[in-house]
Amino acid sequence: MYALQTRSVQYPQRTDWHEDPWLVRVWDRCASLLQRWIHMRESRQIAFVRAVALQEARLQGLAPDIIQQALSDVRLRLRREGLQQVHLAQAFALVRVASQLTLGLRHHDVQIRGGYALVQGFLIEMNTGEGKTLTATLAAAVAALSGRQVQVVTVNDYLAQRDATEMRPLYQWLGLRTAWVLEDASPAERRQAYQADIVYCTGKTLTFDYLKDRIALEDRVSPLKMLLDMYTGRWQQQVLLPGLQFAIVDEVDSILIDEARTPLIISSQGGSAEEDVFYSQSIGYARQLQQPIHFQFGENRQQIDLTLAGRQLLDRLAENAEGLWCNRFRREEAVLQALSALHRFQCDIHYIVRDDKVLIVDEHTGRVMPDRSWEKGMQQLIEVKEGVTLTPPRVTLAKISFQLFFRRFLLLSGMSGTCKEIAGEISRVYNLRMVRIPPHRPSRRLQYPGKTYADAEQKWQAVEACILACQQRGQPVLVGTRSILTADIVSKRLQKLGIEHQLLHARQDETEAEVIAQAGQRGRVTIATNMAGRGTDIKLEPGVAELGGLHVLITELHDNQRIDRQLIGRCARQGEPGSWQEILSLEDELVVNWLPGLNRLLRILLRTLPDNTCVQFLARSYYRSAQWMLERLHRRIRAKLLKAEFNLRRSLSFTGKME
Ligand SMILES: Nc1ncnc2c1ncn2[C@@H]1O[C@H](COP(=O)(O)OP(=O)(O)OP(=O)(O)O)[C@@H](O)[C@H]1O
Repeated sequence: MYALQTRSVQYPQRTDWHEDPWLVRVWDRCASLLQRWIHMRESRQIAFVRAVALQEARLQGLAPDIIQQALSDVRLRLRREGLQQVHLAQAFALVRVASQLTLGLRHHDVQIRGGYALVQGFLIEMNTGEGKTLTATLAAAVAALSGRQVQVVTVNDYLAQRDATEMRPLYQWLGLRTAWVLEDASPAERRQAYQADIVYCTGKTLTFDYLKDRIALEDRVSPLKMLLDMYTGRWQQQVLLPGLQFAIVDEVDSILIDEARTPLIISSQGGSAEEDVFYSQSIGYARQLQQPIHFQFGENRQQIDLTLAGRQLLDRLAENAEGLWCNRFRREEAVLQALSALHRFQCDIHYIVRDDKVLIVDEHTGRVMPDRSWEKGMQQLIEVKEGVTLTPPRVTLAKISFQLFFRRFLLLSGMSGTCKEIAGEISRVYNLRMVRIPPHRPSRRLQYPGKTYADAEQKWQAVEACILACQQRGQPVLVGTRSILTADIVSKRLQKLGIEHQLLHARQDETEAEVIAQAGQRGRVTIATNMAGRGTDIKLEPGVAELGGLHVLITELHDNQRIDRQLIGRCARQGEPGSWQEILSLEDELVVNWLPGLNRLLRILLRTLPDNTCVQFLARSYYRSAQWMLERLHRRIRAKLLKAEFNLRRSLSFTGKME
């Protein structure tokens, strides 16, 4: 069907770095549309499901050794003849049988359809809670049986380890080796894990390991040099990944879109001690500037500008200074960056301080990223601000964005519950076409009427009332917040009211599994950041479904609608009952600085006519417009980054370098 280079090539991956000419792009689009029409038509999918069911029926009642023989046969044929339709159906049937025997879960027909799309390099949209983890096993196992090394990419380490551990018995039964790679694994552990047939890891881990390989290989990418390295043992000692053959990306919108805004950088220690003094001075000067006299924020607090008075004060402050401070451009740039460190980056929102270290909190997953730091001196500036020990400055060795990295896979597929709005961008950037997979059972998710309040205090009172009502009914409730800071605020308020609750955020990450395990129990209140947003599977205690299942309470909207929808997706999974509701205020982080005049007007209206449907509609639309503007801004940043990377690659190819 399509040719994949496999282990005979030392480091299989796509070899071109460049942006395709527009004619090629149009051709690729037409080809992928045609491919989707041929392979992914409803009738074709249904025919495939029938073929799998037929093969499965043939396996029923057979002795274990005969099933094992069938497995060996299909493995051989897949290796020899590739992923042919006829072999696929038999292989899928074997994986289904293996799953039932080992996990007690039989793939639903819709999951067979999902797996069929994945193994052919499509992006599938399956509702949250429909069982994408199990769906991925079909494509991963079949590709691995055919000799490809597969990487299943998840959004965080917790999910990588959880999914690999839970699915391992199924793969083991099929004779496939499974492993997972965590962020803090040693190079030897990583190298060993990547040798497995199916590896679970995060996008960041995989991309960083690829960058490390590029640094290790330097110019030794020609087949001859690679072969030489293999015989001399240099290859085995240095290279981590087996190449980029087939990746299945879970939560594709988070990894390929949201996280694609920031390039991943490998750096080494560099810079000098004088830089520490420079950072302290920058923060010192920045602390003397006042808003709005000396500096002002741009739209959405994304940018800071000095006013004339600010520039003049800075000139006076730096009058007797030396070195870089004598250069006006440099000093203004340094102070602007220090102002960002002071006012844009906030403790318990963007980072936490733990053990004399500033640790970044991932805005998409709500998790701490222990080995990451901001670039261009921002890390040191924030460390000066927080009064912790300064980490030595670093210099960039290699850098790549997800957009460029994931295009390098020979075969790529993905899945998510929330990707229809970004399907166009994914198709443009990664040439991945979306296929919608229907739910196994109709959804029983209820939406309760939401409400927007003029100020935060009113909102929190309404949130408390809602939590109390749920608790009295015995219904578990998951309260979604945007940051650790807000989660702590809610927690303190509940403590005052004597409401027992659990916290799930980056400061409590060691109790994550325990908190999730209890979140579906009768009367349980869980306050969470984005950490509960993706992949989290909250199982309901017996009897809770009769009380209405889990209730998700959204107390603030995020930078994009998809993150909110993911949080909503924690309830009413697999056809169970569940409900959700939004309680917002116009003092929320997303809108507080958005069109300030309109914000003030709407707040007056909300105070005078809080229950008026029209006013509520206007407030909700205003909130959505802020979200929409941010989504647009982020889309532009991604497009700019990809363009810049293509240009960089083009100029490097002239000088003969790789990164
Ligand atoms: N075929 C099946 N039979 C029975 N239960 C299943 C089946 N497939 C999945 N499940 C169960 O459904 C629940 C949800 O699965 P999973 O977490 O993989 O969903 P998901 O689609 O990845 O959700 P999200 O989009 O939130 O990550 C799990 O408890 C899983 O065991």
